[in-house]
This record gives sequence, C-alpha cells and structure tokens, in this order.
Amino acid sequence: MNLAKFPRYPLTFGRTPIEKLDRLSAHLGGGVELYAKREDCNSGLAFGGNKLRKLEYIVPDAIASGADTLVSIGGVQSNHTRMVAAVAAKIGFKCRLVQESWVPHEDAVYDRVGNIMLSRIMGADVRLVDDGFDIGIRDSWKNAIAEVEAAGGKPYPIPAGASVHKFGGLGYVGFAEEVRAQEAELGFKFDYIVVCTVTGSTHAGMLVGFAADGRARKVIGIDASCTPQQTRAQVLEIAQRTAELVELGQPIVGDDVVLLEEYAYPIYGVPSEETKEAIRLVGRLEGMITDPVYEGKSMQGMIDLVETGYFPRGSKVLYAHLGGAPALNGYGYAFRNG
Ligand SMILES: Cc1ncc(COP(=O)(O)O)c(CNC2(C(=O)O)CC2)c1O
Repeated sequence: MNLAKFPRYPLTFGRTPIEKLDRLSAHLGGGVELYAKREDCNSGLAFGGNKLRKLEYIVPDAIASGADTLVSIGGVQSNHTRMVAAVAAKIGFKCRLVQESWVPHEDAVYDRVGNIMLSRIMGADVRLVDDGFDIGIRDSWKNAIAEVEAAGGKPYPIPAGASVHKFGGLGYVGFAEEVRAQEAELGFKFDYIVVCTVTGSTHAGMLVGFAADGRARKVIGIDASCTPQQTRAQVLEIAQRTAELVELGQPIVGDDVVLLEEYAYPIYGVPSEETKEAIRLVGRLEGMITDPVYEGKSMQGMIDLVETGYFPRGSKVLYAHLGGAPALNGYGYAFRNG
C-alpha cells in the first residue's frame, strides 16, 4: 500500500491520542475494553474533526488547480462546511458554502449558532437553501460552483463530507496506518474499530487501511444517515476507488462494508431518546462530549453492541471520535432538562 506518494498539506497537530475509557468500560461490565481515538481534538482549526484529515490530501490539489474559492455543501449545522471554511481561511482561499435544510429542528436559534455561526465568523459566503437531506451530488452545489465562476472566481468543488472527491478516502487510510503504529507502542491490536458513517469516506478509508492487515470487516460502521442503502453503496464505491489509488493489492467487496443500521433513527440529524442517553452517559462517565447528529449515534451503537454481546469478552474496541460538538448549540431544547 502506498499512501506516501500523495502530497499532504498539514492541517492537524499530527497523531491523535488514544485514551482508555475506563469508567465507561467498567459501567458496561468490564468484559470489553473501550478506547477512544480523539479525532475531535486533532487541530487548532475551528474545533477540528474528521474532515481535516481528509482535506489534508485535497488541499494540495486545490492549490495546484489555481482555484481561489472552496465551494462545499452540508446541512445548516454541518461540521464539514465549518471545517472547509476554516481551511479556506488558513490557506487564503475564499469560501462559498451551501447549507441545505437537512434537519427538522426545534430550536429557534438553530440557523444562527454552532457550526454555521463559526463559518460566518470565518468569512465564508454562507447561503441557506431549502432542499432536504441527501448525501449525493446536489443541484444547489452545482449552481454555487457555476455562480462563483460567473462572478469571476475560480471555484474548487468539494462535495458533501469531502467523500466522493477523488482523494476523499486517503485521509482515513492514513488513520489506519497511524493506529498500527500506536498499537505497536501499546503492545496490542484492536479487535474492532467503531465509526460513524454518513457520506462514507471516513469508513471507506479505514476499511482500505485496515484491509492491509486483514481487518476490513472489523471496521464497524454505525449509520447515522438513515439512508443506509445509499450510504453503503457510497462507502463501497469510495473504498474500491481508494484501494486502487493506494495500490492495496487486494479486492474490496460488498461484504467488507459492515454498516449497522439500527441506531440512525428517527431520521438524520434528530437524536432518539437512546442517543441522548448515550451522550449523557459518556459525558458523565468520561467528560467526553458527543453530538446528537453523528457521534452520539455511534456511541449509542457501541454501548448497545457491548450490552448485547456483539463483541466477544476480552475484546479491545477503538471508538473513533470524529468531532461534531459545535452542533450541540443548535440542540439546546433537546437537553433543556440536562
Ligand atoms: C462529527 C462527524 N462524525 C461523523 C461523520 C460521518 O463521516 P462521513 O461523512 O465521512 O461518513 C461526520 C460527517 N459530517 C457531514 C457534515 O456535513 O458535517 C458530512 C456529513 C461528522 O461531521
């Protein structure tokens, strides 16, 4: 596997720490050892998160293209678009963001706080569009690219979550290589890696990276899109393309995509009572903050998998914490009673 041939523009502090979740592990009976890899603490760029690891392999292409404006898309409380805004600020690009109406919300301030507020503060040209959730390529995004060009700008398109971008999977191939180096220092290997999956290139990159040592199917994706068929297909497509790029040397097949659908309910972006309970539990036991859209659902999934015996006794499980906390500011009503 050859990731080193791709240029990487540093946007993160380097290796992210792996911490043992002793109190959560004990609370769940102690039969499974839970750890967290803190991608949520990976950078000084606007509270960080998983998209920065992906953008490190996309920024060199953006700069080489001669573009001057990053154009991307997400929901109103998208973490991805907030990170694109931060990267644009850092590399001296303009930024045009399409924020679609992906989530029915209870909070009157939902479109004025958290991620969208940060993107505005960082100078992005933020446009609200009344189209619903879909992880695919959107007309609103294509229109924004055309409008930037018509106004004399040179757009660089970054799709939702930077996932179906040609280099979208590379960052998380690097994640797997980083985990292997940390395992060598820890003196053991993780039996499972738990990850939240929506647009798919985080999961896809990990799947390719861990396929190198036979662990592709140990990457347990917790779907948070609530459109699992579309997400599953997108993960497979990205993984197969990424495997080619890095010369993995073995095929990626459909069964390599382990995507659990049971925790995404009721719909994308809306936390269930069980999701809110998982957020409270890990907050109160570990002081670790997870969000109601993404990590709260993957945390709910991991807790349920421990409680239902999915992981054999003695398993070591690595939870990938991918960020997302700023969006909590748009969910104050959900936690009005704590
Ligand atoms: C905190 C957090 N955790 C997991 C994910 C899922 O990652 P993928 O999209 O690579 O599957 C996101 C994505 N967020 C999107 C966004 O617009 O913010 C791309 C959907 C995330 O932000």
